[in-house]
Amino acid sequence: MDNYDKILVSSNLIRRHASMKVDYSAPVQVFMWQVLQDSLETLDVSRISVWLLNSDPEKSILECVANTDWGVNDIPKDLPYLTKSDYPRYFEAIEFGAPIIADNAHTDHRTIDFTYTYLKTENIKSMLDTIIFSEGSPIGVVCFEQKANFREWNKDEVYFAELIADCCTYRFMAQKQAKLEDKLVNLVFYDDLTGVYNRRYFFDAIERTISLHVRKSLPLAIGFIDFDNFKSINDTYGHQAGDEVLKGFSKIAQTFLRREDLIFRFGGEEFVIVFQGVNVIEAKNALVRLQSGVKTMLINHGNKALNFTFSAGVVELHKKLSIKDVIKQADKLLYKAKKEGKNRVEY
Ligand SMILES: Nc1nc2c(ncn2[C@@H]2O[C@H](COP(=O)(O)OP(=O)(O)OP(=O)(O)O)[C@@H](O)[C@H]2O)c(=O)[nH]1
Repeated sequence: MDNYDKILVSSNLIRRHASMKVDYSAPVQVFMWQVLQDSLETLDVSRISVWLLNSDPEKSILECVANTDWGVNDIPKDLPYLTKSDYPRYFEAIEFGAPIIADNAHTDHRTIDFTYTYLKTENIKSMLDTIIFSEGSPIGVVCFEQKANFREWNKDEVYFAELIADCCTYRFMAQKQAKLEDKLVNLVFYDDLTGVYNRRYFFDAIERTISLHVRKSLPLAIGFIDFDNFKSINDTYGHQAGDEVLKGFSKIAQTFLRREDLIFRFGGEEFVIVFQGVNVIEAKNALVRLQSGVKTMLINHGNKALNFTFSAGVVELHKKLSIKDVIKQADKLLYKAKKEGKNRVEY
C-alpha cells in the first residue's frame, strides 16, 4: 500500500470512529484518544497534541487538552499552555485559519519563536498544525510534530491532518450538544434550588409508579410535607436563609430515607416523598425518623444554626384512589397536623 492508500483507508476508519457516541463528560484526552492514536500511526509522526484557545475575547491562551505522549487517563494536573504574548506569530497564524505547514519549524516565521523554548530541547524538526473551528471561528489547533529529522509534509498528509482537526470540531460540537441536553433533562426533572425531583416530574412519574405497584400488589405510600412557620425563618433571617433550609432539608432527607424513596419538591416549602413498597405505618415511621434527623442535623447560615420542624400527612395508595384523591386526603391530614400543634405526622 502506498502512502496515499494508507491515508485513504485510515481516514475512512477515523471518520467512522469519530461519528461514534462517546462519553462527552470525559476529558478531551479520553474522548479523542482513539482518533489521535490512529492518526499517529497513519502519519508516522512523533507526537500529536490538541490545543484549545481560551474563551476570552483576546483568545490569549492556548491550553493543551490532549497529547499522545500522555496515557489515556494520564492527564497532568496543570495543563501546559502557551500565551499570545510569548508566541504572537503562532497565534496570528491560528487566527488566520490556514494550516501551518512548517517543514522546518526552526525557520518558519510562524513557529520560529518555539526554537529555543522547546524545539531544540525536544529535538523537534517539523510541525504541521491544522485548525479546529467552531461556528466559523478558530477555537484551537491539532499539532503534529516530527522529531529527529526534517520532513516535507505532502498534500495528502495535510488533508489528513485537516480531517483530524475536523474530527475535533465534530466531537466538540457533539459535546456542546450533550451538555445542553443534560441541562434540559435537569430542567425537566429536577428542582433548581434543591436538586431533588420537581413537581412536573411528580405528575409524570406517579401514574407509572402507581400502576407498577398495583400490578405487583406492592404497597405504596405518599408523604406530604409542609414546613412549620417557614415564613418566620424568611422574616427573621432573610430569604437566603430560607433557601439554605430548603437545600439542607433535601440533603438530610436523602441521607435519612432509603434509595428507593423518591423525593420531590412540590411547591415553595412543600415536599412529597413517595415510599415504594412501603405501607402507611412504615412510611409514617420513616417520616418521624426524618423529623428527628431534622432536629439533630444543623443547617448553618453564616455563623447561625437554623432550626425548623415540619408537619406531614401520609396516605397509602390503593386501586380505587386517584392521585387527585390522594392529594385531597393529604391536604386534610396536613391541616389536622398543623391544627393539632405542628411538628406531627398524621396518617
Ligand atoms: N426562602 C424561600 N422561601 C420560600 C420559597 N418558597 C416559598 N417560600 C416562603 O415560604 C413561606 C410559606 O409561608 P406560609 O404558607 O405562611 O407557611 P408557614 O409560615 O410555614 O406556616 P405554617 O404552614 O402554618 O406552619 C412564605 O414566606 C414564602 O415566601 C423559596 O423557594 N425560598
